Amino acid sequence: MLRTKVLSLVARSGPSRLMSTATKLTTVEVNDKTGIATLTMCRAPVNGLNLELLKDLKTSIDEIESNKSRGLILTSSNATIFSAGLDIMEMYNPEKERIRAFWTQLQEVWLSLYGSSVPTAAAINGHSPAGGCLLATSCEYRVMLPKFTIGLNETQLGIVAPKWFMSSFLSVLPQRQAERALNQGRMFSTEEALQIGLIDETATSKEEAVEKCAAFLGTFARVNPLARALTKQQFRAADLQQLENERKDDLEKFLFFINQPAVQKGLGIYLEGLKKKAKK
Ligand SMILES: CCCCC/C=C\CCCC/C=C/C(=O)SCCNC(=O)CCNC(=O)[C@H](O)C(C)(C)COP(=O)(O)OP(=O)(O)OC[C@H]1O[C@@H](n2cnc3c(N)ncnc32)[C@H](O)[C@@H]1OP(=O)(O)O
Repeated sequence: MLRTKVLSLVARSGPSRLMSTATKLTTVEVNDKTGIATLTMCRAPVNGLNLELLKDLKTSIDEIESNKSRGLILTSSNATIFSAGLDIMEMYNPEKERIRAFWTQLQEVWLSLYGSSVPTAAAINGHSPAGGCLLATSCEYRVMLPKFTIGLNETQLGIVAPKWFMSSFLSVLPQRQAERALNQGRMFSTEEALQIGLIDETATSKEEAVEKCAAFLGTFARVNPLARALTKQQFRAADLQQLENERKDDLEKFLFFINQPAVQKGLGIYLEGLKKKAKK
């Protein structure tokens, strides 16, 4: 795939610049006035995190990081889904080399987003299960639209959220609530998520959610950027270092677990249920 790390200006609309690295599954728009970059996931139909979307996310996060943007807002081009989480097709009857690349890329995205020196916020404009929730909780602030759901539902699929998924979740929720929610595979409605503190605010439209995220990011305008970045880094360093130290082990554990016949069977049943529901 043709990909360049050099930022290229491909369009202008109002005070924003649309930047692209010739990727198709994400766009990055930088507001000239605020310096805040909006990173939008746009993989139809549900922003399932497959290898290609993960690669584009990583490239876009790196762009925003190296472009010294004032902040990063993560959102979706889909009107009802932020991200359906990991693309289950990547894990069901997987191809040997591709699934290794897939998991490695997911690790990369998490390390870049959770460890970003740029302040981050998620405008959650739709459902956000599992991997979608991972992305949202890797950001520092969350604004969500009503009537959607968010949570780590892995146990409902017969799979297990790895330690670093828990780290992001635990950076937002107290241990007791995080543990219970994960064990139950609980999905929270927007209202429940607000009550428990899994999200910070609600908004009635995507535009309002993005504005509220921008207002949060604006609170850092008068804070020394290096002091802020180093402070954030200190809070997150142990979690990041743990995955860095265990990356190979984490990959092997994932491969072992996902290739278990019982896990494959469970994923097959879950996928079938999703497809049946979609046809109704
Ligand atoms: C101790 C050792 C640990 C080792 C690690 C072990 C295991 C690894 C764990 C990895 C962690 C996993 C994280 C994940 O993210 S797993 C994915 C979880 N995601 C879900 O459960 C979401 C499932 N989807 C939904 O609930 C809904 O689709 C929705 C997102 C709420 C959207 O609903 P709606 O708008 O009604 O859309 P449809 O349901 O009709 O879906 C449209 C089509 O998209 C397909 N789809 C949906 N989600 C996924 C997905 N995640 N992956 C692949 N495909 C998906 C759906 O089947 C429809 O397809 P069709 O049009 O072809 O029928």
